[in-house]
Amino acid sequence: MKVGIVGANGYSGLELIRLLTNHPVAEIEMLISHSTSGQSIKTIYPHLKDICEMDLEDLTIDEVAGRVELLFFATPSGVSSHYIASLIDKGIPCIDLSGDHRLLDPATYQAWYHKEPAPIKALNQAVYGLSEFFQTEIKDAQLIANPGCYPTATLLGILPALKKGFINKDSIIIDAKSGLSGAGRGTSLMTHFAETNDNLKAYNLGSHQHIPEIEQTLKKVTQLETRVTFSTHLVPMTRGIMCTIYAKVMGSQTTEDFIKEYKTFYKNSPFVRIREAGQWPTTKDVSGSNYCDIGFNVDERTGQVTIVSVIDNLVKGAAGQAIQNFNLMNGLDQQMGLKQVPMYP
Ligand SMILES: NC(=O)C1=CN([C@@H]2O[C@H](COP(=O)(O)OP(=O)(O)OC[C@H]3O[C@@H](n4cnc5c(N)ncnc54)[C@H](OP(=O)(O)O)[C@@H]3O)[C@@H](O)[C@H]2O)C=CC1
Ligand SMILES: CC(=O)N[C@@H](CCC(=O)OP(=O)(O)O)C(=O)O
Repeated sequence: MKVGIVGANGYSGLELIRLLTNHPVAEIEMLISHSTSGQSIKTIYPHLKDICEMDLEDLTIDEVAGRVELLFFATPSGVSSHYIASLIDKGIPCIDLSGDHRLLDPATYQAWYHKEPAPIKALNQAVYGLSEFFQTEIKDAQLIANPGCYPTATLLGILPALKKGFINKDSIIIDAKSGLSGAGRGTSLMTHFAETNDNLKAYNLGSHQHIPEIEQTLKKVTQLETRVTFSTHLVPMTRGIMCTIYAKVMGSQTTEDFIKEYKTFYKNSPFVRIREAGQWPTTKDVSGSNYCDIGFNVDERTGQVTIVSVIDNLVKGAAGQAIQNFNLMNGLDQQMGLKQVPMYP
């Protein structure tokens, strides 16, 4: 099945190339770039020599519609919204890795992203691609709004406990940390080596665009209206996200109760791995893979639970989950092309 990647020279696009190269069904037909069309991808990324040497091309709707059967968008917010409605009209399903189609309410998008929202028709067609929760809708979708990296780790970590009534909905605090590839390939003072190496930075406290995405999905799955405290930090490493989630336990549930509940909840979810008591996951445990590893500790002195959820931001947080959704949309095994063993150490 022929696919194209818009934003192929960025980090998430590059991760799509890495994973799709070994996918048994998907075949990369077009690599699309805004600023580097005409160049070979191997000129930009020499590590792709003899693996993928295609030239980058411009994005032209008619050309794309004639050549590919599905298009991935790995572009910054504010780009895919200009193209996707026309592509869907031409019968080309799209998987959007950006935030443009995740928020149902256009005014909420405008308020948190400070950009023009996507057309309402496209927003109404979009299915939120948190693969473990919305498989029925994903199977029939023409447009997938692939979740943000932080929301993926956060939601997989919180949802079973909130759904089961194990935690108080008004007590949720998410302490989130990301490696620098989460900010994309572009250079900035924020991600400059001398500013980030040997340093820890909090950023966008109270204003991060993933806050409404997390609250919208908590509501969709549990019907509960929540307000979460969500704090993002930059960590001087390349890949990985750790969300350390704190909440008040509702009853007398123990660490073992959480572990048992989550193991049952995710028993048919091959990419979610639940840790035993006293074993908390690290970002290296999932690096380069599509796994989300989750560990727990209930502090009986304070009545608080700590949930630690880790993913690789570029795999389960972006390209890997996009391919998991591609598999589901096409009736394939959700693990197809995604059985990479994590890279450790
Ligand atoms: N990095 C991560 O861990 C994650 C990223 N995402 C989301 O995925 C998307 C891509 O992120 P990431 O790969 O990190 O970003 P990068 O900055 O590394 O890459 C962005 C890509 O978008 C292209 N692009 C930029 N402006 C335009 C434009 N106006 N029109 C067409 N193409 C454009 C760039 O190509 P060109 O040089 O041709 O302009 C580049 O290939 C973003 O929406 C991001 O939020 C989601 C989850 C995780
Ligand atoms: C480290 C870092 O900067 N991470 C990015 C997350 C990228 C992402 O997933 O954002 P979208 O919702 O726009 O797709 C951030 O905090 O904005």
